[in-house]
Amino acid sequence: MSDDADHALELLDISCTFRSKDERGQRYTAVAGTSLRVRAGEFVSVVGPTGCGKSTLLNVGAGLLEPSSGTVKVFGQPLTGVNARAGYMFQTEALMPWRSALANVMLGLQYRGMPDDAARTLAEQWLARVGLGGFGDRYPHELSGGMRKRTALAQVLALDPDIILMDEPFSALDVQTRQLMENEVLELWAAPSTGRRAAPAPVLTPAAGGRAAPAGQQGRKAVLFITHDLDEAIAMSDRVVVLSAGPATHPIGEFVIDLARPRDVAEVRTHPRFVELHSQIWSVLRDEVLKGYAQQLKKAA
Ligand SMILES: Nc1ncnc2c1ncn2[C@@H]1O[C@H](COP(=O)(O)OP(=O)(O)OP(=O)(O)O)[C@@H](O)[C@H]1O
Repeated sequence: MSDDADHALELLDISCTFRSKDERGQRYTAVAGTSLRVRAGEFVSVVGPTGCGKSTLLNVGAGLLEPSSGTVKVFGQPLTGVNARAGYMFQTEALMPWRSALANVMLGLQYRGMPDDAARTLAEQWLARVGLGGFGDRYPHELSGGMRKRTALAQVLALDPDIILMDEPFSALDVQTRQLMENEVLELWAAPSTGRRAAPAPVLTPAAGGRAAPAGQQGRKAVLFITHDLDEAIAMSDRVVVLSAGPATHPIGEFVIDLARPRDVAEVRTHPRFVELHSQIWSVLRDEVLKGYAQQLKKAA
């Protein structure tokens, strides 16, 4: 296998320039000369100040936004159009309010041509796996915020993507629900890939706390996770990439998170190595956050 193909996703020398929202006729370079690689099975988080260009980079990786310059490769192949090997989980709700939880999870499978009966069976299995067995007939407005996130997670995982792109998926949740969801994501990520037709296992319960045995690197999905929250990034990831404040955002630091797995996201925060990594990363991030904040204030003035 070539070195390129060991990487699930490669953003190579990416720049993104937009028509400025603030100054008519001006261009705004959000991202400049950014390279970011995620190996197959690797969990990488990207942190950076508000408005620096995190979502822009994720959209480029998803094939939803064409960069002004640079190349995107997926398993070594140049990406053209939408990234069909990736599933995408947004910050905002993406469930269709007029469809039940089950029908929402079935939708992507049906769209890919799976017969209704098979799609229903697989969607039911995935809802059970994210702790929503028996809730399939509920509509989004009948579910709590955490349950809606679980539904969205089932929706993405049912498609069995090789790459998962997550843009602050849990930022709207309360702290406790958020930590449960983070542990569940880690547990699902660590479990061996079951393939689209196999019965998913194990069943998750929110109380389980994400302590499943690790499955090894093989079969794991590559994850690119965008967050504002440094604690969340360290607790979940194999590697954390720090972006500079905009304009012309680019990586200014990269940290390997050598904390043992499986991890409980709440417990790991008290580990001395976590505290050490937090302090190292924060020393790089702090000034950028202050710059980003000053820019926000200037825009608001
Ligand atoms: N389509 C667009 N047209 C013009 N400007 C854009 C466009 N998309 C993004 N931008 C600008 O690019 C910059 C980066 O935006 P982006 O949403 O990627 O940042 P972010 O780091 O994800 O933000 P946040 O932390 O608030 O989620 C911002 O200044 C934004 O206003």
